[in-house]
Amino acid sequence: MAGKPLRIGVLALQGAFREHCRLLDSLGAAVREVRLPADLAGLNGLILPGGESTTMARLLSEYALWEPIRDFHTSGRAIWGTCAGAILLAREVQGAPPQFGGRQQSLGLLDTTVQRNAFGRQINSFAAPLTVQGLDLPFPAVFIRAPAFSGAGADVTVLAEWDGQAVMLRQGRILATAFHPELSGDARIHKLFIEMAQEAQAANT
Ligand SMILES: NC(=O)CC[C@H](N)C(=O)O
Repeated sequence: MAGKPLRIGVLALQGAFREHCRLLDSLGAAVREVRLPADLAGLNGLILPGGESTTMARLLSEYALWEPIRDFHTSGRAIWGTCAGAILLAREVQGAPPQFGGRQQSLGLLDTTVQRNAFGRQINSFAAPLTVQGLDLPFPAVFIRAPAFSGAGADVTVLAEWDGQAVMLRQGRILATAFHPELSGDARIHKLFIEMAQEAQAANT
């Protein structure tokens, strides 16, 4: 293993970034809150947290972060989007608010279509024992106005489904969860992401 410590960034413009930071810290990773393009330097992985994807998209424009995050991916480093963060990663976003003319800007790095608020209005939030490929026991998944993925491309693996809809995807060094693993007190998916970031670190040194 490389001698350098693993360093993970968490986009800290809006949403549930502190919970991710705390969990990563408890796992021994060096953590940095990312607000500006310069904050991406030297990171092995980046988490885009849950929150409100339309607000985060506006702030990504304001802080000129769209291209630097795309470059971060192109350079082989790991990215994980949770909920709103996963919406930001997708190639196509459905269900954008009418004031956006039904269109919402995204990074377009994950070859899938994401449907915002896919689990209905009346059930805004629920927890479910989710069967996740690669985990031996179900994961306690917290869904908050969660999206779902459809039409995953050939390079995309569906790692979990709920109610017939894909809710966890992996495409190379991109991970996407429609739910919030940072809120369940179960660190297994954070450990998986740390492994992805370690692979990126090993490949880049
Ligand atoms: N918990 C969440 O991140 C919700 C995402 C929200 N529905 C959105 O579209 O941005």
